[in-house]
Amino acid sequence: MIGLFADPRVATAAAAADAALLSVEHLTMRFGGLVAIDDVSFHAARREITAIIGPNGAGKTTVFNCLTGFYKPTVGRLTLNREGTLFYLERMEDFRIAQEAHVARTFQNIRLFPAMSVLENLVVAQHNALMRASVMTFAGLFGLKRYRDAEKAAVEKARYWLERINLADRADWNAGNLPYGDQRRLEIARAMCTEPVLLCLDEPAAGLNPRESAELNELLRFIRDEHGIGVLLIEHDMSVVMEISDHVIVLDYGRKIADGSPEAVRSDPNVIKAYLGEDEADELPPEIVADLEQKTGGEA
Ligand SMILES: Nc1ncnc2c1ncn2[C@@H]1O[C@H](COP(=O)(O)OP(=O)(O)OP(=O)(O)O)[C@@H](O)[C@H]1O
Repeated sequence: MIGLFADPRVATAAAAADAALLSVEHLTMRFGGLVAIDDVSFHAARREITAIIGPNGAGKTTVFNCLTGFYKPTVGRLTLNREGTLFYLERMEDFRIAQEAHVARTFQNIRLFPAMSVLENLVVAQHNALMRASVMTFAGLFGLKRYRDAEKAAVEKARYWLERINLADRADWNAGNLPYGDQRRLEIARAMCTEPVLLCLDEPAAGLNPRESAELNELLRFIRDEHGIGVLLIEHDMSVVMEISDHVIVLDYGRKIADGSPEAVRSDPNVIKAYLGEDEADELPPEIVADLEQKTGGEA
């Protein structure tokens, strides 16, 4: 044992795992003969935005599906540390991951209730808290104070998030009538109404124009800095990733090929090759080729 912890790398890795909000260890997901995720490990911290990037089919959404209980991993441990209580997500049903571990998620396609008002979308997200306060509708039916207080708190929280996403003046609009970028931010606000400790966002910047993209970045920084939670972000838009991520994990063909700061990952030869392919790497500008050769000892 003494020998094990005498190695500073082991001690550092152990400390990182202890401090992590989320620890993914040896995650593997097979679909028949296809290995979608192959022995992937990483950590995500509180007060950080961790981006998961990689070419199409790299396995990013499959990681989210394992974390949120849509898939049961073939192998692996997924530990969420919520204020000192450990939740082993790979053993939990999807609804328990949301309600007990407080992991929230948005999807690649928008999943709002389009015919409900913007405000209603945010109140409905607090359904579980309201059901508890209503003692499964009894207190609600008789208009008891306990239920009225919970209802008021739910509307106040909804209004707080409407202010944050600049939609306070559209609270009564049908959500489906909002511009696309507003719908994206409303989805994130709806997820925040469930008070997550980990917020998983699947391509939130897809289809946004530059102004909407800037508004999204501002919202995600606000969530990280003011609410202190961890954000896990799948994103293809590299300008968003480089601008707001604290930590980037790169997958390729289901394997982790890089893990570090945005600056380190951007200049990693393996990452450049994964995105451009072997052939195209030969056509890179000479200064990048020289940089790659230096880093790989002339094998780029
Ligand atoms: N339910 C499933 N059944 C069979 N194969 C699946 C299933 N889900 C994902 N896969 C396969 O796993 C691999 C990884 O898919 P995944 O959607 O996780 O990639 P991704 O990195 O999110 O891709 P994209 O950027 O295109 O969304 C792909 O080969 C995909 O076809």
